[in-house]
Amino acid sequence: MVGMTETYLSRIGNLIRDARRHKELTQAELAGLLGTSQSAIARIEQGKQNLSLEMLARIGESLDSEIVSVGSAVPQNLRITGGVKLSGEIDVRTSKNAAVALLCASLLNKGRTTLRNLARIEEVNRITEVLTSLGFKIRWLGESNDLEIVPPAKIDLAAIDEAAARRTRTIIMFLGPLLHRFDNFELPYAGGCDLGTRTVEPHMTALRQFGVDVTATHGSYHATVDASRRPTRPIVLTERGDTVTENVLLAAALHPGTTVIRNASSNYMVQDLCVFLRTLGVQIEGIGTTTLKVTGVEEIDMDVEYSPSEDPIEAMSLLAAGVVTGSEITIKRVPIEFMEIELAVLDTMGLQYELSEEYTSANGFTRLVDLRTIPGPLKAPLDKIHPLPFPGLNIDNLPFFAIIAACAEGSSMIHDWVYENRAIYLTELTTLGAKVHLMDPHRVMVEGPTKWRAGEIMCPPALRPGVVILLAMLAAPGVSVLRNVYVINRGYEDLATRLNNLGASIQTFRDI
Ligand SMILES: CC(=O)N[C@H]1[C@@H](OP(=O)(O)OP(=O)(O)OC[C@H]2O[C@@H](n3ccc(=O)[nH]c3=O)[C@H](O)[C@@H]2O)O[C@H](CO)[C@@H](O)[C@@H]1O
Ligand SMILES: C=C(OP(=O)(O)O)C(=O)O
Repeated sequence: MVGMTETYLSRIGNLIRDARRHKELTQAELAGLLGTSQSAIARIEQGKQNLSLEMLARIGESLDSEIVSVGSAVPQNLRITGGVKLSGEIDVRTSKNAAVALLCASLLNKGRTTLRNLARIEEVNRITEVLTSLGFKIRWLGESNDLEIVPPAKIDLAAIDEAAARRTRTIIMFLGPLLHRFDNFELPYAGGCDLGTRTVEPHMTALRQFGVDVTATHGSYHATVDASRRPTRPIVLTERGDTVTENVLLAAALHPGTTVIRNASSNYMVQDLCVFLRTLGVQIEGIGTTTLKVTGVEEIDMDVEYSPSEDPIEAMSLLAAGVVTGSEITIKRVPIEFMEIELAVLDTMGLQYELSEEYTSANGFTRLVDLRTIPGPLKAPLDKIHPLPFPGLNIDNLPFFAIIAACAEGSSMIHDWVYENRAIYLTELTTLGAKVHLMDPHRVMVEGPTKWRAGEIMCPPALRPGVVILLAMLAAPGVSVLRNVYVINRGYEDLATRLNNLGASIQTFRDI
């Protein structure tokens, strides 16, 4: 190993020396740019100095040369010193799931779309990459979290960044907007978290009424569109899914007639999308219900801004962080409508908390509160905990109940009927001392309370289970390591730093 590191360091040293000479800088001049000494540069170039990735990145910047690429190919890991109480306040960021819907909705607009206060997360990066490859001009406005999207005169689908597209499931929501632009097109298969098979059939069935026929071969969807076919009767969704509802909304937005969607999801991201579409001039009745009546427009060409609402799943994650570490923290900007059932279940488990008065999110629509956690003993609920489409306990919040159940006295049954694979990942918590028994692929029995212990775990390829493990590591005294956390970064902005601001001790590092 020592030998390998030496070779590696001297190879990097040579690269730095060559790049420096190419820029016609002396060692002293480069040292000046980096605020270090000439002798340090000499050691680096000889491969005799250990280098942090941050230093490498700074050297690369000074020399206008990426010495080593530290893109997503190099996994990011977290080292967590746990068993520390958290304190203070944290804001819930805006939601990943509204962000992806709004990014897809920007495909409808020929004008400029500015999305305010978007979470800077990998999922947003992937869709931004895809849109950029299609010809969109996209930029973050300065240091802010505001994203400006300017469409091209003509979308170049042949140039699509397939690698980025395949890393997200969201690509499926391009079908709704694109069916108005093309008679015939291809999209790469939807990817995303590995939660087992996730059907796209409901999307295909619903969009058929808009004249779309899709065949799937060789990793691509091939869509043909018969523009003379438009909905003549209500579109009844076969399941109350969030993205399928959004896909139909996106299709209906550019259909000048009226589309009725039945068994629509009324979940938070759908509500956000509806409010946004309204600002684009689309009429929508029934927001927050399971019947949406949409009257679209021929064309959308306006400069528009929108601020999506706060993420209820992040709110739940932060609440779980407070519970598992036995801490008093204040979680600000909690979208309360989408946490009520979760809190009602937690009430039965004996959770104590305080809620502030309500106030309104920047979208002018969603109701927010601040929530203060109050540490205390918890007990297992008498009934199983299971999710339902909204209004029900949110499907993505379910994994957080596993870790809260692990802190409670008694046995809790967690039933994840939705995903084929997700409950299985919860058994990773046993490495950290939890008693999690897999009854079948969908049900785990959790016995608490847990005496957490530190451990080293490869992050499961699924967002929420990944975060659940991270939170357990916060509770476990000692040093834990969570490897390859791309999936967490897919949905949470800078979670480590933000938890550190509450007193956690999480270091980010990479293996190279
Ligand atoms: C970008 C985005 O918004 N993603 C969310 C969205 O994904 P999305 O809308 O893509 O969810 P899926 O279509 O994959 O649905 C999730 C699973 O639930 C099943 N199902 C869903 C509804 C229903 O009434 N009956 C039923 O059986 C589906 O068959 C599937 O197995 O919804 C999921 C379920 O809330 C969330 O986990 C995702 O975070
Ligand atoms: C499953 C999730 O998201 P996605 O639909 O983006 O895979 C999630 O947010 O937990």
